Amino acid sequence: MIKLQDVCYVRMGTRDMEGAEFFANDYLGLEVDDRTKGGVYFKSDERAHTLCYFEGDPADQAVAFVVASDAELDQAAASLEGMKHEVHVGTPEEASLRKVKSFIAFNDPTGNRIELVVRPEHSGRRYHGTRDAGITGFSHVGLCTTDAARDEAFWTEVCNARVSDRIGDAPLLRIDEVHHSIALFPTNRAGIQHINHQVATADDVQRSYNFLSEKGVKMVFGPGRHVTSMAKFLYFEGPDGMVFEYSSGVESIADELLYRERQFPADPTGFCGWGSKPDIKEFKN
Ligand SMILES: CC(C)c1ccc(C(=O)O)c(O)c1O
Ligand SMILES: [Fe+2]
Repeated sequence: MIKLQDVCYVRMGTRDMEGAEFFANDYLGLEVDDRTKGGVYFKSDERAHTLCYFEGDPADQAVAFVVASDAELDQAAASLEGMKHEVHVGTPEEASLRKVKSFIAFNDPTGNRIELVVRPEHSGRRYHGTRDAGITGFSHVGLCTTDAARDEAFWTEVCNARVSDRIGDAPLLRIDEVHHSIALFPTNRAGIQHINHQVATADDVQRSYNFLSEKGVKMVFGPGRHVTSMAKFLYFEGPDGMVFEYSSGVESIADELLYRERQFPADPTGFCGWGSKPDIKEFKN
């Protein structure tokens, strides 16, 4: 079993680095921490970085999860190869670009690029965005799935994820106490479907709705309240059509033994308790 400890960063290609940096810094509210030739690194919490935009194809996207040690990384590589996943072992130069000690990369059954990393860098320094969006940290990703049952089995049987809830066939998966770190969303493509940052309060959600709306950022869902994690949320579109989510107040699942996964309907009532309707292809049925 591959033991995922945490979700730690997203990497995304873009043909418009300047536009992506402007959006991430001025609108989303992240902090530029570092630049390399062709890459900009953003902080959202005390980690060295949680998002990297690099010069490249916007379809080139990866999400990374932490595993405990090189020994676990080797075991993960062996078990993935045994299941016929092609595994790339990161070179030292690639690891340094990711600010990790070591990593492997592979595609999940849908074709989402997943990186497993050992010892991602922390900065020892608080995150401090230029705009006060109230961000407390990068928290989860929505991943596309072309077969929700197959991919749920991958994340829960090959890896250590557990189902917290399902909306229709789409599972919200946890790897620690946080209600979910991965939301699988049924569609016909591979890729990251949305990127979530937690914000401190519901006021931050509403403030960002007003701020981003005034700037002409396309709102795609909310403000609303998830009936699953109970978080107040807002989804909006960023560079290259990527959907970003702020949410506040996501539930923790402290007692693994007592918790039972729940089924929610795949209609607007399963997504939002306030009656907001999604304008996101994958959220409509
Ligand atoms: C609609 C999406 C996939 C979704 C659903 C529920 C939650 C939650 O309970 O917090 C999310 O964060 C989502 O992104
Ligand atoms: Fe989400």
